[in-house]
Amino acid sequence: MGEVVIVAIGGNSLVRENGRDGVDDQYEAVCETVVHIADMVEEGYNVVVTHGNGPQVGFGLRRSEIAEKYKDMPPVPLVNCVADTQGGIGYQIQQALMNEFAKRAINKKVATVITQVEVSKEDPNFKHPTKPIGSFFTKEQADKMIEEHPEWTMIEDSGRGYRRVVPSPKPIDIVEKDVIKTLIDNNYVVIAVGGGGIPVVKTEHSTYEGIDAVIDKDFATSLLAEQIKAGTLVITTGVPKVSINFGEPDQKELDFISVEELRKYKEENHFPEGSMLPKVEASLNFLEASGKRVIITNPESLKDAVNKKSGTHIVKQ
Ligand SMILES: Nc1ncnc2c1ncn2[C@@H]1O[C@H](COP(=O)(O)OP(=O)(O)O)[C@@H](O)[C@H]1O
Ligand SMILES: NC(=O)OP(=O)(O)O
Repeated sequence: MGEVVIVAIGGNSLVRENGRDGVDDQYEAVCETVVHIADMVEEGYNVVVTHGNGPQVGFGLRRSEIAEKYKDMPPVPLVNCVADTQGGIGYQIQQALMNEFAKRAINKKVATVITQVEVSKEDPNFKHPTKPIGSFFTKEQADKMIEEHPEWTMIEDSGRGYRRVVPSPKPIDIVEKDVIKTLIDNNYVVIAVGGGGIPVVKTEHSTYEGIDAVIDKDFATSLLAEQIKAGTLVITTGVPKVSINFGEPDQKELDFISVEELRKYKEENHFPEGSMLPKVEASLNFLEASGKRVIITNPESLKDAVNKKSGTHIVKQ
């Protein structure tokens, strides 16, 4: 069996029109992304797919809030909005991959696993929201939104505009890890931990219950990679490479870098919270645990990146 490679698809990379995209537009973006995943499968990699949901879970929560405002419908809790995005995006990736495999006569089955991810109720991140969700707003729009919704917290997101943020506890355990491993061992391309996984806490009776939050999919993906012993973690996002001095005149893209160098750049604050920082921290966690290499790139560079011709590669010395 080929090397197990986990590929994380960024939620923003599936949205182009800042909240104006329809379901069909997202499916189109999914179809473009799966072409590159199928290329990797054709090359013999044993691929596991995870995905984000930052924009989508924000759209879902907003729909629920607007419906509630007009007293039409009871609200959908955030944890259920996460579950909805996991099913909705998972369905699109699953169908697009199956169709792409059929077109190329690739002998692989596909399954999406509804994945719960355990977090701690005591996680300090519940008191300090950092996970950007939903649309991007201008400063004027953001000020107006805060006036209308004083309970919201909004932040500036990497020079792209203002976004609402929600709590993002750190993942402790992937509840369905054994099911995921069994499917991988049985020739399935598995789609798992969608949207970072559905956040759950363990009760004193050892049962699980959902909790309102959005787990960062990069942290959940790196934990899954560790738990199923994947060698390579690939994080796809909106840029082909990670940069230092991002957005500045002296911006510099990184090609091959060591764990030590990446840690140094992180300490020098080159990576903003809520966008590039979680990817960098998730990469460091994975490499410091069991991982061999991490690649950060955009979906269209996937095939070149795994063949070391593109992307940012973080390697152990
Ligand atoms: N140092 C950096 N290097 C590259 N991109 C950066 C950096 N800092 C911020 N970014 C921005 O962060 C984005 C990735 O974060 P985000 O869009 O939130 O992730 P996701 O693709 O998982 O949804 C990139 O597309 C880029 O616009
Ligand atoms: N849940 C999550 O991390 O989503 P994004 O990758 O879309 O930010």
